[in-house]
Amino acid sequence: MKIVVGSSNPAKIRAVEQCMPYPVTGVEVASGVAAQPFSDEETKQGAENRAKAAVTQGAEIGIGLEGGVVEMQDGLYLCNWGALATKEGAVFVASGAKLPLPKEVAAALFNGEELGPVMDRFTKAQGISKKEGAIGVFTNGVIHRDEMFTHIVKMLWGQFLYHAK
Ligand SMILES: O=P(O)(O)OP(=O)(O)OP(=O)(O)OC[C@H]1O[C@@H](n2cnc3c(O)ncnc32)[C@H](O)[C@@H]1O
Ligand SMILES: [Mg+2]
Repeated sequence: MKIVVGSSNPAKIRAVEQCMPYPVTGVEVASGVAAQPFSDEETKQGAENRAKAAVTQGAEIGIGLEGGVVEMQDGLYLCNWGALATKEGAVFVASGAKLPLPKEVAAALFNGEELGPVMDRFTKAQGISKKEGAIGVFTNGVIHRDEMFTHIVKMLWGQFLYHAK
């Protein structure tokens, strides 16, 4: 079984490698949504689009993982979605962790900036989105972006297995 992840982001590819008992490759595909999704709906759509594009790359299973933000009454939250598409056309979805973003970070996003570069500026580091992620920074390293995505991948894989019975 060949599995393709619709991204070249190492944090996403690592998450899938850690959960799937098959070879995993990453291919950059279009998410079909804004670079910075701004709702659960848009973030989920991005994950589905990535999964469907990934499965066309000669794979049995395509996985799409998408990070976004969602506005709640008390501020802006990080949100995460994943999708698994089979070459037969089935699609499974699952959502992951949410966590409030500091006011300064939220303000930059409302100004049209993307979270990745904002996090790099906020932490004076580089490539945060490919490493621990915003979730790693704001949990003091207790949970990193790849581990957070593993929960989503497990929910996708588990649903696939349940429906394959
Ligand atoms: O190459 P791709 O797969 O697009 O990976 P990405 O890091 O851009 O990830 P997303 O498109 O899923 O995320 C949308 C934006 O939010 C950023 N982002 C999402 N979650 C993040 C996190 O935990 N830490 C830092 N940036 C994050 C990300 O860098 C993008 O700017
Ligand atoms: Mg992106």
